[in-house]
Amino acid sequence: MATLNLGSSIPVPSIKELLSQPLAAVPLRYLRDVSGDYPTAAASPATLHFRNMYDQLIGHEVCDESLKDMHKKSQEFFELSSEDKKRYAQKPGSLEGYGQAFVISEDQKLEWCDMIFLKAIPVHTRTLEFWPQEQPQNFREALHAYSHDMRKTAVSIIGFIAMALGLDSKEFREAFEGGSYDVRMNCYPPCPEPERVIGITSHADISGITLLTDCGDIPGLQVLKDGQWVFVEPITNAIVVNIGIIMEVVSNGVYKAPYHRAAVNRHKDRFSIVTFCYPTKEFDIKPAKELISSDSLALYKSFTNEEYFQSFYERTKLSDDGVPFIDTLKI
Ligand SMILES: O=C(O)CCC(=O)C(=O)O
Ligand SMILES: [Fe+2]
Repeated sequence: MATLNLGSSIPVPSIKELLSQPLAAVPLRYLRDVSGDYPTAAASPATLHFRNMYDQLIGHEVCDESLKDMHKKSQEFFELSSEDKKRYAQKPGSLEGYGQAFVISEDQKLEWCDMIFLKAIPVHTRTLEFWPQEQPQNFREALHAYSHDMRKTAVSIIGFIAMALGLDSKEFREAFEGGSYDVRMNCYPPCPEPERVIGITSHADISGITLLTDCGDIPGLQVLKDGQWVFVEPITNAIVVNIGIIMEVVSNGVYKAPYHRAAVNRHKDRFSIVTFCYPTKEFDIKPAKELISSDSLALYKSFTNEEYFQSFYERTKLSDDGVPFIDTLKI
């Protein structure tokens, strides 16, 4: 796939930096009407069909130690000094590294979240200059192991999803076995006015599926269910499985990519680790042919892998029309 020009994410202060000074009030750039934080058209309660797309997986094959190790390393990273973290700051033209995603204008509202985003699999796509080294000790080893654990989990879930849809499970497993895995570690520091800011604004993931682990027991993740934001209560060592837009398209809408967001709290840091799981670049993003017939027409357009991502990034850079990305994929 050709390299996409993602433009630059404009550097903004980290939340931890903001909080290192006494904060008289939350700066205006973070304040918003959180109750109105819905995507427009697609999320009207009438058109939402929540089908348990945000399930928590327990009894998975990933050992608790591996999860705990990565949680610890991620937390230690955010606890480094600003100077140390900035060694891994995002650079123009890349979304990888430490910072905030998709800050494209000086007046854009900001999220109450510090994050580091890293491509982890395939191994040759890693940009090691953004991978913390020395401190936290063994961060790279932990992320290597964690991302492979997430791939194993994703492949097995995708196999079950394909089976449930009556599709070729082997083909799907192979597509995700050879696919890409991007990891985003989030830190949501406490906020004096949590009800007036948002950790991550409402969105549906563009992945095939997303696997999220909470590094503690502090609720923050919310999913839109019947027009209401509902907290997904963390369960120790569970993996939250979220359907992404790719699987919504491939399943021709049988599975829906749910809108979700992250709320913040007044008292404690919350940490989460999110793995976005994608199929191989050869995998087209289109309703599976087995699901299409004269009685069941395709509801989504067909894209090559490259067209799909191009269209997402173009919209992110250029468009502020409030139309959710998924709606632009529908026929
Ligand atoms: O941290 C969370 O609870 C949500 C994160 C998320 O949705 C994302 O990074 O895409
Ligand atoms: Fe997400």
